Amino acid sequence: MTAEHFAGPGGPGAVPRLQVTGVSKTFGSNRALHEVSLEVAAGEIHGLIGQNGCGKSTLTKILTGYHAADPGGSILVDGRSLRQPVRPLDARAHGVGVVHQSLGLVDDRTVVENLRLGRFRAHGVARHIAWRHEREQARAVLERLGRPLPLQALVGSLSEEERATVAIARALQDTQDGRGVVVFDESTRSLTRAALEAFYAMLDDVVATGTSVLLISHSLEEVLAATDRVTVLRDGRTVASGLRTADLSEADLVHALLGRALDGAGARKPADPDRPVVEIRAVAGKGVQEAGLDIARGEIVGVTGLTGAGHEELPYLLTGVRTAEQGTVSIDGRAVRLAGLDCAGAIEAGIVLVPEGRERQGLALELSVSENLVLPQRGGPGRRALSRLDRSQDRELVAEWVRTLDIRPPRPELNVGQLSGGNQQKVLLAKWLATRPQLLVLHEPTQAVDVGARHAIAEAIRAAADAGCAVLVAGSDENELAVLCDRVLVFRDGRIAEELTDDVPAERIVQAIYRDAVRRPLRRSRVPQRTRRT
Ligand SMILES: Nc1ncnc2c1ncn2[C@@H]1O[C@H](COP(=O)(O)OP(=O)(O)OP(=O)(O)O)[C@@H](O)[C@H]1O
Repeated sequence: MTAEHFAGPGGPGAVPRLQVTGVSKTFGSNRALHEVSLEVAAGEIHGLIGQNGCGKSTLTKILTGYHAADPGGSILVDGRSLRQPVRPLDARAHGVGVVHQSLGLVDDRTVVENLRLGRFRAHGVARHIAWRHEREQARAVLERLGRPLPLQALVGSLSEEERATVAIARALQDTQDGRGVVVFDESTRSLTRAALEAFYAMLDDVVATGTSVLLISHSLEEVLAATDRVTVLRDGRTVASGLRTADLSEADLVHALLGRALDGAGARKPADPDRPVVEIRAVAGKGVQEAGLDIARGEIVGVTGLTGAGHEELPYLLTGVRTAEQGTVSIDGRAVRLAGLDCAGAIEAGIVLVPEGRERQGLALELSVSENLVLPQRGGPGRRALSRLDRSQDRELVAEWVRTLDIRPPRPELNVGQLSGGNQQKVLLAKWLATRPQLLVLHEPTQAVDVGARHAIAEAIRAAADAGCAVLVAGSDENELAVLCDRVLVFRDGRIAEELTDDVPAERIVQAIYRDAVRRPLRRSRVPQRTRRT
């Protein structure tokens, strides 16, 4: 596909808020960006999409001065050239603000501290922080966004919507009314559906100040609902620029992103109810009361519910990450008591967890892809020396998983920290699938991965089930559950309240989750051309 271009909402002749032209970036022998171009017009929310590892975060990091671009190329903000390599203070002075993945907030700090971190002004010989000044600045930016907040409240105590407000206001400080651009790098990943609605309303408010928005996202539903135009990167190149989202369907975006349509899921062997089951009994602990269920070998069971219903806690109680008050998991008749179980005990029993939040809970970022993949089998530092046969088996195993999950770049010697977010998620999944567990427990397994990789991950989970593993998937994405699961259990108030069997289409899952509540659309109306306050 050749790069396509459409005139932006700013109208012909209007100076774009952000104009990136011919920017490249090379890491060692890996060319992450090839002469990328991107134009964000005045008065718009612009989407940026692409497969895992296509260079979205690298571009953001070049804009903020974290990475230096290769020589050549230019970046203009409101028509003013941003000197390269970009210096962080210069990026701010030009009006480039960034909201990082999962909002990037420090929970045990106050609103004013989170807003002003990295900007504090110190005075006097003792270099005291001028708190009055900091509070004034914080108050001013919240007012600009039209959403005052208690400045001394701890961010961890705020509602999701308020936390999003802090993150957006922090980035907005780097822009002035009528200028600049705020980049959201997969910022909405941890927000619930209810908080998303408020989040999009805030994006409208940002654009109403005259500052534009660049929204990086893997959720095509979000891109269609929230953006005016979209630019698509593939393998580090711009393959479509400034497409009007009103003219596009999800299938169009998939095609632009992958360069092909998605294949349908292949048929799966039905689970064999006569084969021994995994029996989960009377599990109780944080957020869960007396949960019990059976999973046949080869079966994939989903657990879901509204936020706080208990389904998100179950994976951690079953795998020794969180201490359960009571409960057992029996595999082939051998019972494991959950009270007092730790992670090592769970792994020994064949129960493994692919957690949400890979950085904190799942991967050693400073170790290579190979080391991470073989860690559960071989142990960490201090393990016995490996024979030549062991090493060759490890190489085969690593090559197989890199291929199966299309881990990019396919270079097992790279540190996991050098991979893009979505590719890290694939390594995490592969690491535990490679142990050939008896019970595989997953929490939001396709979080942060692109639509193509989601497909590869679903296939790998199905293959594990077909090989005889019992699978439990906890998640909130009804489409993911509908594609993956044979059965779905819906939690309410810490208990399993409903079971959906046979065919479980996404609509049935949504109806069951929201039985007593109202599910609002992701966004009620899109206002393509916004009124500016200036
Ligand atoms: N610090 C680094 N050192 C070496 N290579 C890197 C580094 N950071 C990124 N890369 C490589 O650059 C390429 C682009 O990565 P980037 O994180 O920008 O992708 P992305 O589009 O943001 O992906 P995702 O959607 O998975 O977050 C990848 O091949 C990645 O491995």
